[in-house]
Amino acid sequence: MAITTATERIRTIGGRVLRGRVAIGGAKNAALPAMAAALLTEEECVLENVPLLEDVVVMTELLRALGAEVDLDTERHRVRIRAADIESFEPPPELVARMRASFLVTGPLLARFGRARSIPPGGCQLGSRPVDVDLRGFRKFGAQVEVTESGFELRSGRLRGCEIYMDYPSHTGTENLLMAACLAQGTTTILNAAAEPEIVNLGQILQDMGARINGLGTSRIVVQGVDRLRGYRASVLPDRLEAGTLAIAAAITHGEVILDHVREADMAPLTHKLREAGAEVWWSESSMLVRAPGPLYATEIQALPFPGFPTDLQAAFAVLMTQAQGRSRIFERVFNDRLRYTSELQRMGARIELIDRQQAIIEGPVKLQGTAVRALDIRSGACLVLAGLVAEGETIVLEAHHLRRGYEDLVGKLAALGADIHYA
Ligand SMILES: CC(=O)N[C@H]1[C@@H](OP(=O)(O)OP(=O)(O)OC[C@H]2O[C@@H](n3ccc(=O)[nH]c3=O)[C@H](O)[C@@H]2O)O[C@H](CO)[C@@H](O)[C@@H]1O
Ligand SMILES: C=C(OP(=O)(O)O)C(=O)O
Repeated sequence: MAITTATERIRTIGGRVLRGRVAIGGAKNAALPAMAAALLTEEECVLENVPLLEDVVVMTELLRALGAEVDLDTERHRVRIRAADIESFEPPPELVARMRASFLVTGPLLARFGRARSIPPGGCQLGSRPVDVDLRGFRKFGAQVEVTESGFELRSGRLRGCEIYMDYPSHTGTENLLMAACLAQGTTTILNAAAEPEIVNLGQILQDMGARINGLGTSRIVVQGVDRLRGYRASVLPDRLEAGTLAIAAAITHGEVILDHVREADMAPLTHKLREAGAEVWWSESSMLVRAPGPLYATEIQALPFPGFPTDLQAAFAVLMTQAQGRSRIFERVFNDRLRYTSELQRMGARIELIDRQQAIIEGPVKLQGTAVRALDIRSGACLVLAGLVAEGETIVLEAHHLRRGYEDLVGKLAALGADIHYA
């Protein structure tokens, strides 16, 4: 698997009803921190259920550039990492610029080797995305943090356990500080921590490595530092965002789809909103059935940290709102510029009024019209693909390479459920 740079397009002819069964893969946002955590030990770490995504390839190359041995087995969806001999403490800027999770190597490097250097991380352009929470936390641990022209220079002796109050429950910030705390001397308490399932997954992997952590999944995480960590053998949790995208696809096409390998608790925010909008959701162990035989109704979503509605499904849910009867409302409370995709939906005929950069009103139902639209990032790309499923005629999603960062074969999975969709 190589990193793609070519501009790709996805073509869809709308109007097909999705039916069938699909297996959900491992979560990108859980696989990436788990890979970074391998830097905390010289022992081998083995991660299963790894999704084959561009971001996973980027993390593979980034860890190799630091000196780790990394074997990504694409047949088995498995990665083996051994970070015995680290040669560099500076991940290559061109890789750091590609995704937010690249910054997750700084916490482990600082905790184990006492040094790290990085440019600010890249990722989807969703408004302001600082790493202040991480830097303030590193300083609390006793590290020297120098902000240079190109980025950040971090140095420390052994980190000292401390109490950290996070001004915002940053997702990757919590992960970075949690990993660092595992090797700090003494007790660290992280207050106002984020509680996303991917963070809990990381915490459980760290526990498997010998870390002593309490309070995972709550806003108060307490870590008793240890002198060393061992390797792990773990599995990536199912991707609630892939599952959510396909669940919304089933609802808007008035189809009936079973999603296998999904965790009910992780899907609760979406399940509530789908039901409120008139879709049916049934659970049987780790399978989720979604069907929408009748009309869809207007609803409101507020994107918030977990267990709030996931911001990464906000754009996909907007497509459902275009198909729902009445006036729906979106309030994006996590990022300050994550509604830019609405202008692409408007080009397809969606009736959307932007109140400001974080609020939109959507009137439905509207028959969307296929046309050429542009993916701006991973989730806006998925949103436009979904819009194409219900649009009249042909939709071409330009710059569809963004989707490969976060979805393993979304096009193939939708086609297997009956969509008329292919790469062009
Ligand atoms: C790789 C990964 O896991 N990415 C996810 C992660 O991004 P990410 O970790 O970037 O999300 P954060 O929780 O850090 O950011 C959310 C909000 O917090 C603010 N903030 C963040 C850090 C900081 O120091 N100060 C501050 O104010 C940001 O400006 C933003 O408005 O969580 C997001 C929210 O669930 C998801 O959309 C991303 O898919
Ligand atoms: C925002 C995302 O990724 P990143 O944090 O890398 O930009 C995402 O997965 O939707």
